[in-house]
Amino acid sequence: MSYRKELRVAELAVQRAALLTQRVFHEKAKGTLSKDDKSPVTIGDFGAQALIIHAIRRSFPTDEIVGEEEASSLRENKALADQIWRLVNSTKLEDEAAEEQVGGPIKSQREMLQAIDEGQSPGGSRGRIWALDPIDGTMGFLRGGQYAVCLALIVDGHIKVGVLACPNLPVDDSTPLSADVANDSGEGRGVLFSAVLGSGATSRSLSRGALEKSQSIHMKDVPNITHAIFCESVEAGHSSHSDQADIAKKLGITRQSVRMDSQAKYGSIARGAGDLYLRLPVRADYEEKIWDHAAGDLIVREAGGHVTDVEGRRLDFSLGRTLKENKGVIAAPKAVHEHVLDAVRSVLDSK
Ligand SMILES: Nc1ncnc2c1ncn2[C@@H]1O[C@H](COP(=O)(O)O)[C@@H](OP(=O)(O)O)[C@H]1O
Ligand SMILES: [Mg+2]
Ligand SMILES: [Mg+2]
Ligand SMILES: [Mg+2]
Repeated sequence: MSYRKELRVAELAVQRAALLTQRVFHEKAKGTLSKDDKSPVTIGDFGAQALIIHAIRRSFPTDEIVGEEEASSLRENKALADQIWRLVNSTKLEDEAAEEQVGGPIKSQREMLQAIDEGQSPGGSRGRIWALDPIDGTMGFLRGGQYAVCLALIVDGHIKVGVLACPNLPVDDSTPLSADVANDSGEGRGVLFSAVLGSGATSRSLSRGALEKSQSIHMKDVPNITHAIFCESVEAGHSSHSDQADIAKKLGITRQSVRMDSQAKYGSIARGAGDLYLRLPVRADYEEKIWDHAAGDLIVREAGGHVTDVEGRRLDFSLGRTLKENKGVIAAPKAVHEHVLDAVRSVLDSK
């Protein structure tokens, strides 16, 4: 199957949602709430989830959706719901045909809240399931750092399509990886990464209008691992900086890691701006969420990479809303992955 229509709808839906998040990114007040697990959610997360689910529903009404957010807190907070509605109602793609392909406008605030709540699928190993992270790296989004709008289609437990918008990454694939983020104008920034299983991975500029022509992306060869550039989360609570530093040392890597939020890490290594992505668990009981990895996993694999957990197992997206059988993430070019994994094992065994 080519998944041509799925890819098109996903790219346009993510592009439109990214336009909404960019507007919020430049506002001081981002309407932040604290969820039950104490993590933040903003009007940008809610608005982007509404727009993307609306687009999926229009084209693929019987598909299931595993989305990170839900609307219960908004039903008790009219002011915030009004604010999100104003954003959603005024975010459109410039290209009329494209706007039509993502279902046109949402009709009412009620419909918007319903859309947000349609991301409650339990996931699983059967049928067509979209994994949606409307803003990945919300902490980065709030800090003025990297973030990503992420969407993937999983069919019978396997990822077929992955799309990532990274509004604050440089457009140019060859820009050296750095922890620097958006300059004030945002000029030269904004990338849309895509992949379809078996068809490779691409990047293009994240435009406002019709989608630009994309180019193929590939992971870089790493002839000498000691020169590898590795990236990791900014948040120390999301992955173990100290284990990651030990692994880098074991590999003979002397360069400082590049810390960035969100699946921008997967996109960055897929296009060869960086080489490795290490995500060592901090807490043994944390289950990674499928929406935090689905799009990035496929994009890296289609660009010539291998993605596993710390024990070398492929990430298993067929078990529900979380990666319950995996611990952590190790993403690297195929040729060096086993070598990196040996270093991971040796550091974890010595603890
Ligand atoms: N203890 C933990 N371990 C690993 N990931 C965690 C975590 N707590 C939260 N996260 C996830 O880390 C994601 C951000 O990843 P990163 O650190 O690479 O930027 C968050 O996504 P959201 O920002 O979409 O909530 C959240 O789902
Ligand atoms: Mg979150
Ligand atoms: Mg996330
Ligand atoms: Mg999120």
